[in-house]
Amino acid sequence: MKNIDVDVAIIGAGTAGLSAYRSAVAQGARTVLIEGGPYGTTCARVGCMPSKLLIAAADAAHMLQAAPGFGVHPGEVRIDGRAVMERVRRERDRFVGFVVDGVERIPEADRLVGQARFTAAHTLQVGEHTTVQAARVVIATGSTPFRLPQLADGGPGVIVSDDIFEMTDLPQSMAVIGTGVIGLELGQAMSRLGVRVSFFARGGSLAQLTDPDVLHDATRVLGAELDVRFQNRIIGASRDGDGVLLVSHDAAGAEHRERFDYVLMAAGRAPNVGAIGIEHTGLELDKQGIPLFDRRTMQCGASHIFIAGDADNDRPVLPEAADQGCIAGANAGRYPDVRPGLRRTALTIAFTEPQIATVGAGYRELCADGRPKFALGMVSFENQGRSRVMLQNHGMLRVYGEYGTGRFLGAEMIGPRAEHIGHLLAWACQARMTVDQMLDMPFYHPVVEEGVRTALRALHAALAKGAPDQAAVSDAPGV
Ligand SMILES: Cc1cc2nc3c(=O)[nH]c(=O)nc-3n(C[C@H](O)[C@H](O)[C@H](O)COP(=O)(O)OP(=O)(O)OC[C@H]3O[C@@H](n4cnc5c(N)ncnc54)[C@H](O)[C@@H]3O)c2cc1C
Ligand SMILES: NC(=O)c1ccc[n+]([C@@H]2O[C@H](COP(=O)([O-])OP(=O)(O)OC[C@H]3O[C@@H](n4cnc5c(N)ncnc54)[C@H](O)[C@@H]3O)[C@@H](O)[C@H]2O)c1
Repeated sequence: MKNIDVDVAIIGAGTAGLSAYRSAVAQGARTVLIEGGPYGTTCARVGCMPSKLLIAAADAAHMLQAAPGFGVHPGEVRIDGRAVMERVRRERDRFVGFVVDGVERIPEADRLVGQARFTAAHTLQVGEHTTVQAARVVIATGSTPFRLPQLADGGPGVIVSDDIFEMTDLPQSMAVIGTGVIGLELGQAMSRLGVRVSFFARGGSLAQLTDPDVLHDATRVLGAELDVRFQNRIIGASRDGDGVLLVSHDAAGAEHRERFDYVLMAAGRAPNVGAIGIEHTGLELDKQGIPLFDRRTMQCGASHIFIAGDADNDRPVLPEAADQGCIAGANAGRYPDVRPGLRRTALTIAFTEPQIATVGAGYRELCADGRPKFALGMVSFENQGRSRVMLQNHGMLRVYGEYGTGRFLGAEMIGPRAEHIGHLLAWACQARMTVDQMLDMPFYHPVVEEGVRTALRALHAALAKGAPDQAAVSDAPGV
């Protein structure tokens, strides 16, 4: 058994861990980065990048299918599933290659391979080969998909998102369990590529939406294209040849038995904190077993342990993993001089079509007990000029503002260009702009952003009334 002594040990070489490593080293700390799985990060190997590659292929297919709406007839659309998946894997491997090159530039003495677990608050056991004595530790272990116990007997056709990107061809059919971001992004892409896809939702939620009006519109818009079954219960699964026989109960309690080539479990992800010997750290844990931590410093209690990325379950998206890793690594490096780092305005984007975005404080958060009432403005994209020009006139945006100060608080939307509108609104939110200040900004013509202006004008009017009117505000189309 090898023994090493370091200032900082980082568990996990994903986005958060790599960012923490760079920040700890910049503080002059002798740092070791421990990885138990393949290098390359979840984002590049099985997350953001391969999923967007699949979606890009689906977008191409959809554009051809939508072309006749403009009077353009591209002829028969043929989707070569092998070629689609080959490009997804080839480009994915390229992205992973860049990450692995970066890891290989880290001095070998700073890298350890093996599963790490705490055996004491300052001691980590790595595999069966090394003991690390660490003055400080950063937990950056990521997350793993939930596996539904009801599907345990379904055989190899029951898969998680990681498995999609190893497929060499498109399947004929797929059931998607869960209508969160992963289920919707991957399921819609498969559907647009000609796969028969059915979504099974246990409740009525879609992606990250909490605003009931936007959720209602999203249900209508996505429901018009996709087979989404809400209020369903998954009862069990069994192997059926190469596929899976899925048993479910619908909203009325009736039993359904259907065969699919694959059943994709997209029912959420759990932070990887269960098998790292967290009980030996003495840290106070929440109900999910995640250490309590300060989200400005990423410090767990007043301890020498820091946490970052999906492992802490606070905004499990890539930009947050990078930011949190940076804060955790810098603080671990200069401990006990622990400082608050930059936490940005919350922003999420689901790359469905139409896209779904949330910015700043969401509707549910603003409705929480004890919060002051807020004003609302909205726009529907159904008649919004540029959206209609592009045949992308679906969805709606709701924006929220603070009475008294007139400050812009946040937004939720499904609609065209949501990835860009989300950024625009998030920047305004982080700059603490008022709705008046936002309306003073330039808006070109004809652009989807004119729809944003319509919603902001409605919000401005609601704020001017000064009354706690929470009803949706309708407004004229932004032509
Ligand atoms: C299908 C999919 C699509 C996504 N799309 C997007 C998107 O479009 N945009 C976006 O912002 N986010 C997206 N995400 C989320 C994003 O990928 C994650 O938030 C981000 O990758 C988390 O980074 P991380 O460093 O916390 O975890 P990871 O990159 O998973 O790193 C954790 C590392 O820790 C290692 N590890 C775990 N336990 C141990 C141990 N005991 N010892 C040693 N090593 C260990 C793991 O092997 C892993 O390498 C997506 C996720 C998925 C699954
Ligand atoms: N574009 C992006 O930024 C992006 C893309 C993919 C993933 N992600 C990240 O990955 C995280 C995980 O994504 P996810 O979609 O797995 O989780 P999620 O929490 O977004 O959604 C899980 C869904 O599964 C449903 N569900 C849970 N248990 C169920 C059951 N027993 N039966 C049926 N449905 C059930 C939930 O109601 C919910 O709709 C997201 O929170 C997000 O942060 C981000």
